[in-house]
Amino acid sequence: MNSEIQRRHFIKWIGMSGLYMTLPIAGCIRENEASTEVDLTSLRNVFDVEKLSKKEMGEDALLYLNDGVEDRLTLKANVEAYKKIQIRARRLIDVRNVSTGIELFGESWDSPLILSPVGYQQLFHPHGEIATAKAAAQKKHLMMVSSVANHSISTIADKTQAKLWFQLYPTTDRKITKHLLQQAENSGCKVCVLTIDHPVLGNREVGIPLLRKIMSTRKLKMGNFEGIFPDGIMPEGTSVIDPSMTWDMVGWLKENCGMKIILKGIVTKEDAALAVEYGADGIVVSNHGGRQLESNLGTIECLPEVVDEIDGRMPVMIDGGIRRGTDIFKALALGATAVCIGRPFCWGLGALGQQGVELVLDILMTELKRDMQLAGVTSIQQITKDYVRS
Ligand SMILES: Cc1cc2nc3c(=O)[nH]c(=O)nc-3n(C[C@H](O)[C@H](O)[C@H](O)COP(=O)(O)O)c2cc1C
Ligand SMILES: CCCCC(=O)C(=O)O
Repeated sequence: MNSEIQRRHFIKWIGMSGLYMTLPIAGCIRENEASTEVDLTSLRNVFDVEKLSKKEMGEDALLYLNDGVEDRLTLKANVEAYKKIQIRARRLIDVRNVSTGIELFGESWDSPLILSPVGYQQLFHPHGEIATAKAAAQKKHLMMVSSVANHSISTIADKTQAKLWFQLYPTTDRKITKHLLQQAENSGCKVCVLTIDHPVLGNREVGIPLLRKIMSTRKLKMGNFEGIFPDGIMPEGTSVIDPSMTWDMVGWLKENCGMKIILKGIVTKEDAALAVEYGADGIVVSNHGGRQLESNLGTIECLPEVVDEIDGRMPVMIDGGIRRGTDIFKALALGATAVCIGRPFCWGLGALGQQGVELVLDILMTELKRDMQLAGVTSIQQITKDYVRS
């Protein structure tokens, strides 16, 4: 790998004094979209891409990306739980033609694989969310744009053909929240994904001291806030983390925007029932990739009780720990309508920019399609719980 490129990586993080949140900010310089020295055929799976990202990305960016809380129990559980589930394959089925298409809110998608919202993507590559969105558009995947993206959703919508959903951290000031919602709707976004596992910041023992150390060294813009504050920085006393938020927020969102509302972060049947009661339109079973509460079950272990409770009344998606086509298969078998990935596409972004994100999406979709053929199914709808044993 080009050590010059590596040497010239530098990452700056910034926290805003007076805020509950901390903002990692990019100052990462790299001239090339992709290193010409990389033989793409040597990148056989997402773990190979992860290894490459470790060479290409700055240390601080890697710490932020791969961080979990405390003893990493939730982080590990997300990945390990998939290994406890086995696939029950059927034989002698014509699997020459396989469709990976799904329907979500009346729209058809070529793939059940979605890009989870990930903040501050310029930390991983100078083109940040633009590179990710171009890759998502090229490979026809839906992308969820984080509230704390370095590029605003309107810029991403203008510069790319990607289909976007907007992830909302509501902020403690509802005037700002309304602005964020309007911006997303004006950008053609039809779905708002409210993150509900983040009432306070998780105990990221590695990441937070690092953030504090580099705090207030430099200010760099947060795309979605540029429309409200010229420098993209929220005033002191305002935070994207709102510990006072309750279930009433779903109704408030419905009154204040025309988007469908998905709740990201549900891990129990009790909350699945409340999601229905309060009028949500969908759920993402998620524990924030093991970055919030420690000692959670793996998300795939939470999925069945949520799916049972919802009983087909709304789409149930899942993220956390998906690293293989078989993981996608297992999640679909256990009732997920679609699945989302966070870190894997960021490894691609950090390793090779847009090309790396496309590569990760290709790898996972190729694996999924082959796994479907080997298991004897030709459509996503055929993947039911009869195809797994846990
Ligand atoms: C670096 C990083 C930043 C993230 N930023 C956000 C965010 O801004 N909003 C959000 O709802 N979730 C965020 N998440 C959580 C992801 O959306 C997703 O739930 C998680 O990454 C899934 O787990 P996986 O990384 O194992 O695929 C972030 C995750 C990572 C790794
Ligand atoms: C204040 C939120 C930061 C982005 C995020 O959600 C994460 O790092 O996990």
